[in-house]
Amino acid sequence: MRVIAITGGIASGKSFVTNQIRNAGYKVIDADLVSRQVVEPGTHTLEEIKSAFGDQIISNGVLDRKALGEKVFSNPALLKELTNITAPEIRSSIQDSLSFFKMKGEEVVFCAIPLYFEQGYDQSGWFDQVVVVVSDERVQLDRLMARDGLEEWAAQTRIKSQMPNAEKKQKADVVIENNGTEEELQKQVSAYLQTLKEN
Ligand SMILES: CC(C)(COP(=O)(O)OP(=O)(O)OC[C@H]1O[C@@H](n2cnc3c(N)ncnc32)[C@H](O)[C@@H]1O)[C@@H](O)C(=O)NCCC(=O)NCCS
Ligand SMILES: Nc1ncnc2c1ncn2[C@@H]1O[C@H](COP(=O)(O)OP(=O)(O)OP(=O)(O)O)[C@@H](O)[C@H]1O
Repeated sequence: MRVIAITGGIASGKSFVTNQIRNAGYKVIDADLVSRQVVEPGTHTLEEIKSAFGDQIISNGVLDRKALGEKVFSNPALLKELTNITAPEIRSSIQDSLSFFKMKGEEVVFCAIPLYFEQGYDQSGWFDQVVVVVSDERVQLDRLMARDGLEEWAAQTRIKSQMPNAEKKQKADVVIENNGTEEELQKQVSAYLQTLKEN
């Protein structure tokens, strides 16, 4: 089974790319989705988060992601504390999904992991290729502010909590530049999928 990682900075266009790949018929494991599953009500991860961050980040028994995001993205120490709680759970769920798809005989599986490099997935030995989706800093900032309704300083803080795009590009096997229209992005992804079929 070939396992391909898709990563890139916040609001770089990973979701758009992974949706297209899923629509093309490939299996996609989505770490952002997994990060929601591991904190569902009743999980010990949610209990750990509650102990660390207080009751205010729980609303009707459910994690208030907006409130927690506001706390952690403005404080690197708290972000680290949260990541230390969630990362092992996310990692083991991804590993289970990969084993499942391998057992099912899938030939190619994609895995969208925002923190692929930051969390050391590049050292895991699980991946055959890494695709990095990037956009120029201004484009990334504008898209993030528009999508999440953030002020510029808050969007900057989120971007700065991750490895710089330039460094990610250097480590990539395939780079998808997303500075143009959605149509242009779609064409690049189609061209990439074509090369995958041929190799
Ligand atoms: C802080 C939380 C509650 C904010 O939730 P929210 O729904 O607003 O955002 P969402 O989860 O959709 O993430 C949006 C983007 O933020 C960035 N991001 C998320 N977590 C982190 C982190 N720990 N460090 C840096 N960037 C992060 C990623 O680019 C991600 O794609 C949430 O992101 C979270 O629980 N993060 C910790 C889990 C984690 O490490 N996720 C990344 C999986 S590799
Ligand atoms: N080529 C494009 N043209 C216009 N808007 C775009 C383009 N690509 C992405 N966007 C918009 O930019 C925002 C970020 O894109 P998307 O949500 O796909 O990024 P992401 O990398 O999945 O984000 P995150 O890291 O937060 O999960 C979205 O609002 C999306 O609609």
